[in-house]
Amino acid sequence: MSAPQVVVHRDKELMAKAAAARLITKIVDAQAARGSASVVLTGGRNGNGLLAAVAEAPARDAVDWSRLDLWWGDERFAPDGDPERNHTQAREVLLDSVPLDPARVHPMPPSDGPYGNDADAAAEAYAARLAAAAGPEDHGPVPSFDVLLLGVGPDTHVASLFPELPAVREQERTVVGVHGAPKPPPTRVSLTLPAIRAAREVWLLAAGADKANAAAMALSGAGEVQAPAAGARGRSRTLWLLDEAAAAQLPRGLYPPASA
Ligand SMILES: O=C1O[C@H](COP(=O)(O)O)[C@@H](O)[C@H](O)[C@H]1O
Repeated sequence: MSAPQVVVHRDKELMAKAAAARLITKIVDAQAARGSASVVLTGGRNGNGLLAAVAEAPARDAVDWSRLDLWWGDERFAPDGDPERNHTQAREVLLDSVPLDPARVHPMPPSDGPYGNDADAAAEAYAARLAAAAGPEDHGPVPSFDVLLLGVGPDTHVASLFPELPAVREQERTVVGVHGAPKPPPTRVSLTLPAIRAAREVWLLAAGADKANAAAMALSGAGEVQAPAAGARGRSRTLWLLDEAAAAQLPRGLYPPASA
């Protein structure tokens, strides 16, 4: 697992644009090297800000959208099309405006889908879908995603792994149902830390003063049960993308002070 690297941008708008440029380049490079790319999307303000910046970037046309696999790191367990769903929000800001191959878009099941209102069954089905997509070159029952995006919550949650809840302690399963989440809605589906760590690169996004304490805690040696963001690491790279407000409480020396 890789050690975290920190990049700080002036504000959240610049952070979103720079992360979008980074993501486009990463997808284009992966497609050139292996023919296709895979990205795990996140919800939340920063995740949607990044997708909106991709939508506005002229370089988005350099991506072959038909050779991109999209997965989700977590989902709010709600009916298909519900405005709270991360899938619905991603469609609105980017996905409906690019020529994706629908067979390569893998949203987590909704609460009115084939598994009904059973978030645990939905999680099991998503784990099976991931396992079916993993090849012999992968390191277990999850594909080696090129980039896995994670918004960091003010309480240090990532995906739907909240501090101290059973999901963050899960070591065997790759996807779990989450019950009693402190942030609404209480029922969710989430990748677990072992699944997140299958990614080549994990990028954590945090902008705004309300994320400053979370970033400082996760980057200062907190345990992953108390601070789930601390346990989110990529095999090759773990990148924290922050704005100055979110970086305000980081220990000195954690990143070069003069980043753009
Ligand atoms: O509920 C969720 O929250 C996190 C962080 O959201 P933010 O609005 O504080 O940036 C998000 O990354 C996660 O996917 C989502 O379901």
